Amino acid sequence: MTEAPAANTREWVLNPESEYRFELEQRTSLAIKLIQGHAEIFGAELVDGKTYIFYGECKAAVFTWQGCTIQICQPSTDYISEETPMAAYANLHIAFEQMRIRSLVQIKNYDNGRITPPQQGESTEPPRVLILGPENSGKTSIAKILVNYAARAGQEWTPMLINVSPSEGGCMLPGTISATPIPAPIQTSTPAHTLGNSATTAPAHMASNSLLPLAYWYGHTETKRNPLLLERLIRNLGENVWDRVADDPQARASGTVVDTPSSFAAGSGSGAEHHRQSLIKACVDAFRINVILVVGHEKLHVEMQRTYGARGLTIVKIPKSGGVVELDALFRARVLRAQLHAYFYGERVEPPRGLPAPLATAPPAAGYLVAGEQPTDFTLAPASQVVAFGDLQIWRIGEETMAPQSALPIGATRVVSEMQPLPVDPAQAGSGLYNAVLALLAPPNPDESERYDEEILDLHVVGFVVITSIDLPNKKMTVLAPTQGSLVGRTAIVGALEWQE
Ligand SMILES: Nc1ncnc2c1ncn2[C@@H]1O[C@H](COP(=O)(O)OP(=O)(O)OP(=O)(O)O)[C@@H](O)[C@H]1O
Repeated sequence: MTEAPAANTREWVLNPESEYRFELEQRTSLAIKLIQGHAEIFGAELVDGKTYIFYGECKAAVFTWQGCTIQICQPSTDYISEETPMAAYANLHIAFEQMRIRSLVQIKNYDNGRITPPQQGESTEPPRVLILGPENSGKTSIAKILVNYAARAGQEWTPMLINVSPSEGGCMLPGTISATPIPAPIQTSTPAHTLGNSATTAPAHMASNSLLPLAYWYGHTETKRNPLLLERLIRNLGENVWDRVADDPQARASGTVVDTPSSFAAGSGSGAEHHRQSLIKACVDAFRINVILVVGHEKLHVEMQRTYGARGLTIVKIPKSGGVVELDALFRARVLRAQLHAYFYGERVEPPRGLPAPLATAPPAAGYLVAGEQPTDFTLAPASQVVAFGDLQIWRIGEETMAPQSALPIGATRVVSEMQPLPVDPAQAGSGLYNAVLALLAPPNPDESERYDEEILDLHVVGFVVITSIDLPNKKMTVLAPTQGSLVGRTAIVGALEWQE
């Protein structure tokens, strides 16, 4: 028996190599069902006959190589485009796929003691790709397409998707930079989870497509706030990524794709140009980049050719998609709030009118999917805990201590390096902790003799909390966490991110 189409549905027939683009307004959602043919969203295939829900001001495109028919329910703005740069992106994927296969053969031969020297001029390195481009050039979408194509190539690749754009936060929260192996294509549903969900994101630990990122807390959304710290964290991430894949030939040959912030394409303000170049160099060194993709930016392409082309890196200029939407500051602020809200409270997806609301548990044959998963009601009840000031060790990186100037020795001036971890005392007025988002860190080395001053900078993120109230007379504070776990003895870093429900 075929399902009767819901009210407000419409069918679109897409020609080969065309795409259906949509932009959702606030508080609207869209349902898309593939009726005939094959189609994909940023490289992730749609399953025939399943209805996918999009929400949270999502902007995306359903692309088809051979042509298809889709049924949609309640769009905000939508149109079909016959002109897309997908052929160029697919050609890149094919070249990267050849690099992966050559690399895997070489690694396996090497591990088996059969060392075959590569043919002259033939590289046996896997693709380690850095994507650069100005604001709203489609960098993140291209990164997603490239890892999704690799993940669905049927070769068991797990490409490492690295996000060094702290305003987006990858599959974690903004303020972090992260590296995530991608075992299956990343689904698109909302800008709050553009690069998927991490298993540390509370609502997602129920989802089978949760990702396992390695993340560091930068604590700001703008690269210019503390470029030296960002550079240090990029180098940390690079070392750890290498450690993770070193003994795994399949993972090593899968390669990496690095998504960067738009500030890497053009610096503004004094010193910005120097920091921009240092940060690009940090990425090239840390992630052993061998291919730089420059999206639609002639000057940057020439600059990269001169700087890195001369060192043997492959520099490719790639076209920007006409579908990329100009996202303004207000939109980005709404997405940030949605990301934080979803982390602590989960989210309840309202499907378009005419489709049933999601159930508390996944129904056996739900007619539609949210981010590729059976929809469940992902609302959460986060835990508010009252902890004594001393229970949680809170640090801030590279900013003035809260100690009053009078507490310093006579004649001393306060000099704090950008990377110096400083303890934050919640009892100090103006500690900046009220409504602050804190990253909880992995435990420091239990062996005291192995400890060092800046160890805090090298500890990765395991979760996030928000301080929702501070009780100075009783030296206690209320901390909102997604789970009930005890916070006593934990180490956390505060940055510049604040959140209030
Ligand atoms: N072909 C397309 N059709 C419709 N929307 C698209 C298309 N390509 C990208 N978008 C949307 O355009 C917006 C901007 O794209 P994206 O985030 O990839 O750009 P970016 O260069 O990474 O942005 P940033 O300025 O944050 O660095 C996103 O909402 C994305 O989903």
